Amino acid sequence: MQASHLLLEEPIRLASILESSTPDELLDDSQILQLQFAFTTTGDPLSGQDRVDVKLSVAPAPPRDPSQPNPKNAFSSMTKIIGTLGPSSRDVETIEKLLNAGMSVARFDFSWGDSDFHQETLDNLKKAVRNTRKLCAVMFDTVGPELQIINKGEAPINLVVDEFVVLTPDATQQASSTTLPVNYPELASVVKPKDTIFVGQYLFTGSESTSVWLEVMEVQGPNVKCLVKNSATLTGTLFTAHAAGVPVGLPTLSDFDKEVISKWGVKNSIDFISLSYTRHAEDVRQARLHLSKLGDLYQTQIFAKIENIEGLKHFDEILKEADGIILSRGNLGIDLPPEKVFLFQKAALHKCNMAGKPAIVTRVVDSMTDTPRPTRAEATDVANAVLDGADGILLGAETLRGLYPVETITIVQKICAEAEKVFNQAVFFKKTVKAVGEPMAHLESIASSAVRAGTKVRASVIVVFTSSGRAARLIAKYKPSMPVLVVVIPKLTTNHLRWSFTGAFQARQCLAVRGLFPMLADPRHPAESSTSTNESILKVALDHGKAAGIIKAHDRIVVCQKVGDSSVVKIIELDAY
Ligand SMILES: Nc1ncnc2c1ncn2[C@@H]1O[C@H](COP(=O)(O)OP(=O)(O)OP(=O)(O)O)[C@@H](O)[C@H]1O
Ligand SMILES: CC(=O)C(=O)O
Ligand SMILES: [K+]
Ligand SMILES: [Mg+2]
Repeated sequence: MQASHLLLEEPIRLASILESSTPDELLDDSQILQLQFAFTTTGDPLSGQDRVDVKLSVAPAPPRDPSQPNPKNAFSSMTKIIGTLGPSSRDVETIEKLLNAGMSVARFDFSWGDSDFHQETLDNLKKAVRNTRKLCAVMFDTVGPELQIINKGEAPINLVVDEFVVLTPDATQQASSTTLPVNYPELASVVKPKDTIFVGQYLFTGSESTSVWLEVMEVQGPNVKCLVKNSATLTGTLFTAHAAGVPVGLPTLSDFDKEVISKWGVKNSIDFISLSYTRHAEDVRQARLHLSKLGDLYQTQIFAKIENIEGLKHFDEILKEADGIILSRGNLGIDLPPEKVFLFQKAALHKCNMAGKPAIVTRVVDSMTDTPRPTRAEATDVANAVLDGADGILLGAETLRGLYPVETITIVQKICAEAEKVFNQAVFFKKTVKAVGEPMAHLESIASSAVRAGTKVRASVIVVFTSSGRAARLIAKYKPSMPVLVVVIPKLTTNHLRWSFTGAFQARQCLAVRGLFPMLADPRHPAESSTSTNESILKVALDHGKAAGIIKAHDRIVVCQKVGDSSVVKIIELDAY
């Protein structure tokens, strides 16, 4: 395809101009199609009767300074990085650094902090996105049935090995080295002597001296008397507790969570819910029902967090209902014997991969909370998660309260990129095709063909057009070794109350899927687009790829799009330019 064949100044016909759900912060000239519009309109734009003439012009790619390294940053690892934002990572400058280092999803964990606190952080994130022109999705993490101990006094609590401590549901009691008030009145009725209860600083990092193992000695009415198994000092205002293998009879989506989602979630168009302690498929269905009543949030994706044995037991049914899975190894590591954790990880990632649903792994470089480098074991673990098929890595304490949030993202990103180089795509592709079997659904056959063609012709990128994101996810399922530029074309929808465009959620949701790099076309561009419009858009996408340094002269590009009624895969070869 010659660049000169592309229509840069072609007037295109647009159906309507509407209120748009596209936040400014999505319009990013490094990741979003650069469309500059000059338009005129008359009449009722909703009717679709009146046409708007729009001139599409493409901003030229900035000239590259050869002394500077390739601006490949946005594409330097295919694996996605989710950072939990908090005290160490909430000013604009730090968030800008996190985005530049490769964070593509920001997680807001409501186990800690109130709506105002998180709102301030999110407002800063928006500024940082605007300044860096890097796209970032928002993940809301629920509290769910988490056992919490509030340390109102805030003084550090020393627990000494072989001494006793009582867990009590009496919230009026101060936390101390002999008493810990826990938020679950039924605890005494679900635990029994010899059970293990783990208590740690919020987002505990495992082996630190700030968490403690307790053994249940005796149930005393509503209280649970425990033996302290290791000396530790609990610091902070909030500790989380986990009773190993004990079913907790609290709802997965608490009233508090529902309230926050209805207000904070709606206000901020949350892209993902990270559903803590998902134990049954029904938990996901309930969350979905709640979202369906909340305006735009019917588009919010639900990532089920698997963090205990119950969730693990029902993994297959949960995977069917959820949009993605988070393997919450922090809590799960307490429920499972250590020697079983890797098995769970491999099996769960395999299942997610075969289902074509994103899988996120947590708790990878805990030691980076306090040190600028990971341990060898942690570094190897990150690489192994990539080789096992993870789509993303979720950082907790490291970015939330750690001393090195930026270094953490930088190093994790580098390890992922290195592991991707040796990921055996050919074997993975065959395995996936075999698992799907025949006959294959049409779109899946097109998607896998796109990946196959991309490999065979050594394409530098795959470009896919989509509205729902479905075609992009199907391509990602085959884990192509080249980046996938996802051109999200907004669609006009109505819920009988108002008209709006889809597209913004769908574009941002690609940011949790390995290999996908979304771009959002201007919502004024119609989904029912003509071939010539698509050519123009493709040209913009390719220019973007060139500017980002992932597409060069003479490269081959695979394009997946609809021509007329049929989905097609085409291979284009670029001329010198
Ligand atoms: N606006 C578009 N222009 C050209 N091709 C498109 C467009 N949107 C989707 N496609 C192509 O249509 C096929 C179906 O993809 P996908 O299901 O992701 O799209 P969609 O618009 O969400 O579809 P649907 O409305 O059928 O769910 C894929 O081959 C995809 O590349
Ligand atoms: C992130 C989290 O909740 C866990 O790893 O348990
Ligand atoms: K949480
Ligand atoms: Mg957890």
